Amino acid sequence: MTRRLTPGKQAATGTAADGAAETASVPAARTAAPLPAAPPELDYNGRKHRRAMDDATLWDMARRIPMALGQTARLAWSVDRRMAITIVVCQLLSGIGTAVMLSAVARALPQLMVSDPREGLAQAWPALAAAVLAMATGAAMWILADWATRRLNPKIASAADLTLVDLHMRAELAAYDAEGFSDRSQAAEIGALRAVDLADDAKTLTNGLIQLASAATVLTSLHPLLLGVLLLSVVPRGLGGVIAARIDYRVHDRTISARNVRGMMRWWLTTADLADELRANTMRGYLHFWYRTMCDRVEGRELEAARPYLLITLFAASLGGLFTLGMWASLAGLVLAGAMSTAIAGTAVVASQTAGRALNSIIRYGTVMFHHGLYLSDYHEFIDEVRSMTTARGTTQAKPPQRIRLEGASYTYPSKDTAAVQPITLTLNRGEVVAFVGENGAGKSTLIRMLTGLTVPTDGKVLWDDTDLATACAESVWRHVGLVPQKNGHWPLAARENITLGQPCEPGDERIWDAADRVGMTTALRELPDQLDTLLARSVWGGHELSGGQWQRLACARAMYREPAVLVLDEPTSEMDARGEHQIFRELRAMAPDRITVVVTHRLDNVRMADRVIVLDQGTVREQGSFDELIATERSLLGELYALAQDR
Ligand SMILES: Nc1ncnc2c1ncn2[C@@H]1O[C@H](COP(=O)(O)OP(=O)(O)OP(=O)(O)O)[C@@H](O)[C@H]1O
Repeated sequence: MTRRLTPGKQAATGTAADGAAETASVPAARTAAPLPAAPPELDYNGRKHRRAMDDATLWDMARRIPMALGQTARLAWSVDRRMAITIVVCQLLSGIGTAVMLSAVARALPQLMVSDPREGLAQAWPALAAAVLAMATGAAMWILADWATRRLNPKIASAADLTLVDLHMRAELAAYDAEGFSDRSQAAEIGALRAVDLADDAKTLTNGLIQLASAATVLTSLHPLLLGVLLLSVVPRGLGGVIAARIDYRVHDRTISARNVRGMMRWWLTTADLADELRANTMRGYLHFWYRTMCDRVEGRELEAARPYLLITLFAASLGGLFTLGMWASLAGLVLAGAMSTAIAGTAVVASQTAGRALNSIIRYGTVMFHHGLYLSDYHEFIDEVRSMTTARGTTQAKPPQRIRLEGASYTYPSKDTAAVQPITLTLNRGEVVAFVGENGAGKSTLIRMLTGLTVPTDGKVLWDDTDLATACAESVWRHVGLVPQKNGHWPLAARENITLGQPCEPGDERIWDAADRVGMTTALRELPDQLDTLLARSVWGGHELSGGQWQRLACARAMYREPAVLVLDEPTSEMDARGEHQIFRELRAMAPDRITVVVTHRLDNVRMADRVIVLDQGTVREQGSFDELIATERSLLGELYALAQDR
């Protein structure tokens, strides 16, 4: 099981760590003071191919290089065919350039080795000119391929990133609840980040392969034995590179959960949103300790891998060096035995130098591509997984409903055994304001998600008139919804966009000011430096910040601006002052005739304005009726909760 941190532990240990951090300027985790318990180990177990990785042979792993090259080629082809073709053509021409150059050198050397250098030069100059021309062509092709790669790389990176972000936004909400989702998402993100260098590394690797093939062809034509010896020097270094990459990936694999949770925590520790709470409640000490522990954990695992990494690289390099020595010895032996002329041996030296350089880049970039291949497979697996979980439910276009009906609808979260909402049968009618009431965890938000088609019931049906939401096009359903969720977005956009977000552009600002007026934000927005154009993002230069209640008013304005057929507000006024709250509920009543309005609130006085109150208890409808009826009913849950609210 993936273990999660328990907030209780943090709170309990906060004081000790605070002391440690406050009394010394050195980081808490490195003092001798008693330290709180370390955060639990997190295990990245959401991976499907982890076992496959562990069982993979070196051959399986080496196969990933062509796979990664194939994936890169497909990506490149999909973003810019012209540049992809340019790179391939340049690579081939550069390889041909090398072969021509080596053959020309092979032709020129025996001619140069005559006793009269003038005569030698006179004979060899056409071959030498061909060699120079071939080298220049190869270099020009390399530069052209480089230019094409620079154009391709950012496009590949953006395409990979866009795909990932878009799929997240289109995934069924249940996908987020799947075990290990955020770990897999993080691994895929690393894959997408690697896409920045993909084409460049693939180009260098293929160039190395083409150069090696050219050199090997020339070497074989000189003497077949030379090719065998050359290949022997390739194998150990290649294998060493693959094993070293595997070690690296294992470290990545073992630290991914710690890095993931550390990344999340980093946001919490550095965001201005939580800066007050963190300081005033003296949380810094423990949180510093926690963060330091996670850093140490990641660092420790990376350091553990350093020794085997060094050993394997040293071993492979020594073996490769020995074989290269063997090649020089074979050349010397062939010349001494009279089986090869000194001129041919000289050409072999030039060819082997070219092959050696090509080999180095193959090993270096083969390892890099192998690495990319591992991360890319994380990326592609995640993409496939989320693609199968996007909200593609059906093609029926939902219309603004006169009636929403739940027929035995229930919902069980993927990670839970018991249903958050038990089978419920219920009808909501247009023109009605319905309030959902109940204690924490009673299932109100879960029910709202089903009513609005955000989730499909795990059992039973939700019908908008005669349309079953399970088979309706989700976007067509949401077009008629206006939702103010418990946690709403403080979008780092202009004030105007914070109201119109999700709606098509319209000329003029009248409706925007109208929505602002409904929630009592006109004055506040008019006082902003650029009114509706003011950027609402404190962290950005020139940005402006709103108060908590003002953000909530803006979220209500956003939902009202949509003039939806189904208006749903989950604790819409929890941060508002009495005036704001009064205004919102008055507006809801005024807007009610044209829509189905659902309000969730713990402030029971607000419930009076509803036509019907539905009281939920442990996922079931415990009672429903008007506020006055339910309050008057003996031993009603609403009556009990209301009495508690009054008892101060
Ligand atoms: N994403 C989730 N994964 C698993 N369980 C969840 C998830 N969201 C909610 N639950 C569980 O479902 C139950 C109902 O939660 P829900 O959020 O619907 O309650 P609620 O009535 O809206 O509570 P509150 O008044 O606190 O907002 C709770 O037991 C909660 O722990």
